[in-house]
Parts: sequence; structure tokens; C-alpha cells
Amino acid sequence: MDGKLATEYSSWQKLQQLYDQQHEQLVLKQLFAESKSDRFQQFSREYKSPSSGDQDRILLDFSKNLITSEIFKQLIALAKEAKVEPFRDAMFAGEHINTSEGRAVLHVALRNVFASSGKQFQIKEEGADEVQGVLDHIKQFTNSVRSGEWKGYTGKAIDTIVNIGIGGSDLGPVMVTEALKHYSKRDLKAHFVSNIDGTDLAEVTKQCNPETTLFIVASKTFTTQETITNAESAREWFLESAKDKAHVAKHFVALSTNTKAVEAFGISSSNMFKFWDWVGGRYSLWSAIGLSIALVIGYENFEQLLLGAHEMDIHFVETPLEDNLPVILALVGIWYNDFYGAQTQALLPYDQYMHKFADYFQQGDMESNGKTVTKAGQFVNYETGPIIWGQSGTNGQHAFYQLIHQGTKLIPCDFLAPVQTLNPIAGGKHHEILLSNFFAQPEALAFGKTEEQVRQELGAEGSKNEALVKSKIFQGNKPTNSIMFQKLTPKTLGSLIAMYEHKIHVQGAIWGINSYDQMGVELGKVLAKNILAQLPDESKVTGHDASTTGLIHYFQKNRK
Ligand SMILES: O=P(O)(O)OC[C@H]1O[C@H](O)[C@@H](O)[C@@H](O)[C@@H]1O
Repeated sequence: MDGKLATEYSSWQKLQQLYDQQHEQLVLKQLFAESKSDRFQQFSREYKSPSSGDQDRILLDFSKNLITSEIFKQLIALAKEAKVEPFRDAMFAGEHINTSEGRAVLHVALRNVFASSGKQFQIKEEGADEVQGVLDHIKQFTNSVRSGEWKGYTGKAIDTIVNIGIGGSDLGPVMVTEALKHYSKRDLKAHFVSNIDGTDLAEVTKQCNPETTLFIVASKTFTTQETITNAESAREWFLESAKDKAHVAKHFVALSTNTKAVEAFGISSSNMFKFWDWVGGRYSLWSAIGLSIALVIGYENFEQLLLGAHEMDIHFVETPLEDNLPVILALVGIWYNDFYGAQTQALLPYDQYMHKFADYFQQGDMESNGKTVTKAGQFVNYETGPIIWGQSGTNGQHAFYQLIHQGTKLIPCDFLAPVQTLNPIAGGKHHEILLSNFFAQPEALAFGKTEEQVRQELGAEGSKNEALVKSKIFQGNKPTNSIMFQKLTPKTLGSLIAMYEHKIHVQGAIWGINSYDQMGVELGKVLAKNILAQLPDESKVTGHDASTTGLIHYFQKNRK
């Protein structure tokens, strides 16, 4: 992180040599055989919440990775050489590490509100001292809506909330309200409208009663075309029934950094929940953007989510690199991404509540680290951010695991699962089956099935079919992390999210890129604006290539 390309670090070069010399001998079966049971001891770490200990603990087993202690040491040396620690401290101190936009990166300040946790970071940045005030506003508003005290324009309590937002103003609230559904107020329905496709809003309003619906317009900039258009159409839909514009105040609130635009929309500043430009969209669920989360799960649970994240922040700052969960995940990820040439990384939570976890981190990781230029302005000569994807287990097993097991691509996977389920139905049978799959899949991926085993199974007769024998071989040696947490509590979820946030931070630091801007989303937006103005009239369609012109003309000819 001092203007160097990652390939210039001597530790990187050493890792390249280790890879070149050793990767053919890095076979999990042998690595485990050589180290006996020590390998689990050697390559697993347990994190415990300082405030609730065993209740909220996370085990990271990274022993099923293609690493040795020499490689692990060298990866740690890379983190040191890339100055991961001072860069981390710079973020927590409020330095403007988002250099292209000249901003601090302080989602950690949003959860730095627990004097009793034993540690508060000293963060000096404009607005950092306003965090508690906004949380108080969220608390008071949340309590008044959930208790029924907040009334709609006909005097009825709110029973439905609709969050209108996109990207970071949608994905976090969606993921967390799903993940913490167990803790939700069941008689308060929550919908999320993100897509500009009118279908999204239309299908939601069909399920809403204007007298009892609260719209939450969530947009950091309050200029995002999709969100503002959806909010305007929602207001129109609402006014068809409410008639009087004065009623908007009871049914529309805004979450934003842009007070002027919120007021211009017709939402009074008393119904606005503020945040600051140092909160990146994809790191904003901890801010006012989390209002829908607080409404669904209650303020106390929202606070626990923040506490869990804050405690992971403390772990990230205070734990030596070799025991530091986000750092380990980041380094192991770099080993595959940059030396093995893996293109993707799968997130596979064996917890149905977490079915949106991978979707959430698609933005979290890919918008952060999908970059080609370093902060010093050089093009990288190595791979940066991985493609993130995944689905909840066991659904993924029946959809795409075939390719992970026997396809031609290397796909490092993170398996996540709770020790205890929140729904121990049928005497806990479901959870035992779920977890047996959670244990079996990484085992199968790592150790596979040999030709000898297949032949033995098929017998002499069956083994004559060579193609069949080959098709049943599992090469194995596919790397995985296994992450077990005690139970999906708000606090543990906060810790897990923060763990992956910091993993992304560490990887960005090593690659020397700015993980906190998102220039790559701009070009398409500008072009769409230009095209929108040309859509009414065929003769206006100019300045495009033949394909784009042809497509627009096709639409214009056939739209009626
Ligand atoms: O909250 P906003 O300002 O509406 O932005 C919504 C989204 O817009 C763009 O796609 C990006 O900048 C995202 O990071 C952001 O989350």
C-alpha cells in the first residue's frame, strides 16, 4: 500500500516461487496424512464475542486449503510487507483512504457506539459525533411505528413498510431482514423495491394498503434514477387514495446524505434519517440505511447487529495477523486468486435464513475490488477481485456442485453453518441432515474418490465400462474454508458481515487498489440517460454503433 504493485513485493515473488516449486505436491490427502490430526489444530481459529463469549463464537477451519505452514507464513509476510496493519489503522483513524473521492471510509464509526464494550476507537471526522443522534432518531421512530403509535393519514397504525432503494441501499436491508427473520415482528410486512422495471413496484403496491403503508426512500445520493423514479411513482400511487399532499409526511421517510434533494422531493427534514459521505453504499446497512432492518427486527436487535460488527472490528484491529479471521480469509483467497488463477469464490451458507448472503457480498466484494488501476495510477499485472457467487446449502448441491466437484474449474468455497438451529423441528432431524451435508461436502471436495475405489464399488463386471469408471472419479484437492458459528443471532450476523468486509479491505490493500470507489458503475448510467432522450423519436437516434442503433430501432418499430 505504498504505491507498489503487489508483484513488486519480495514476499509475493517468494509465494510465486513456492507455487511454482510446490503446487504439484500440494495434495490435501497427503498434507493431512503427513500432519495427522494436528492440521486442524494448526489451521483453525476460534473467535469469541468479548461480551457474550460462547453464545456468539465463530470457528474458522482453513485446514482444507492447499497451504503448508511455510506458505501460510509467507502469506502473512505479504500482509506485513503490503502494510495491511498501518492501512487498517488509517481507516479506523478516519484518514481519507478513499483517495479518488478524497473521503474517509468509516462504516466502522457507525458501530463505534458501545462505551461498555471496552473499546472505542478515536475517530475524528466531521459527522462521526452525530452517529449516536441518528441512532436515537431510528430508535424513537422504530418504537413508535412498531408500537402502533405512529398513525397513517386515516388514523390507522402502519402494518407494511416498503424500502425503495437499489444497490447498497437495498441489498443489505434485504439480506439482513431475511437472515434475521426469526427475530422479526410478524405483523409488520416488509417489501423491497429496487428495480426500475415497473413490475417491481406494481407487484408490491398490489399487496399494500395506502392507509397503512410506510415508504422508506433509501438513497445515499438521492439522485439514483431507479430509486427516485420508483419513489415518485409510489407517491403518485399513494396520493390517488390520500389525495392531500400533506399526508405524504405520515407515509414517506428518507434515508440519505442529501438533505436538499430530500426536501425537494417533498419529505421534510424531520422525516429524514441522515448519514455521511464517508459511508460507502455497500457498507451502509449499519447507518440510517438500516432503518428497515430496525423496523423489522426491533431497535434492540439492530443494536446487537451493530455490536457484533463492532466486536469483529476490535478483533480485526487487535489480533495478530496469523490469528485474525478477516486477514486469514483474505490471504487464503489471494493464494487461489493470484497464484492458482481461480476466477471465482463461492459463499455457501448452510442456513436458509442466509440465502441472500452471497448476493449481498456480490456487491460488497465485486464493487469494492473489481478494479484494474492501483491507487498510485498503475495498471495491475495480476488478478484483483474474485467473482463472488453462491447459494444456500443444500439447494446449491442439487444445482451447481457437480461443476465444483468434477468440472474443469477451481472454485474455492466458504462453507458456513450454525452449530444450533433456530428451528429444531422433527426433533432436530433436519438440522442433523443439514450439518451432515455441511461436513460431507468439503470432505468430498478435498479427498475425492480414486479410480481404485470406483472399481471396487463397481465390481469386475461394472469396471469393464471404462467411461463409467472415469466419470465416477472425483479428483478431490478442491480447497474450502469451513466456518461454524454458534447460532444465527443478530450479534453473530453482525460479526460475520464485518469479517467479510474486512477480508475485502485486506485484499484491496494488498492489491494496492481503492476498494471504496465505484467508477465502473458510471459509464452505463451516462449512456442510458443519453439513450432515454433519444427513445421517443427514430430520427433522434444518433451517435451509436450499428448494433446499438439497430436494437433501439427494433424497439421503436415494434413497441406499439
Ligand atoms: O444509495 P444510492 O445513492 O441511491 O446509490 C445506490 C447504488 O448506486 C450505484 O450503483 C453505486 O454507487 C452503488 O454503490 C450504490 O449503492
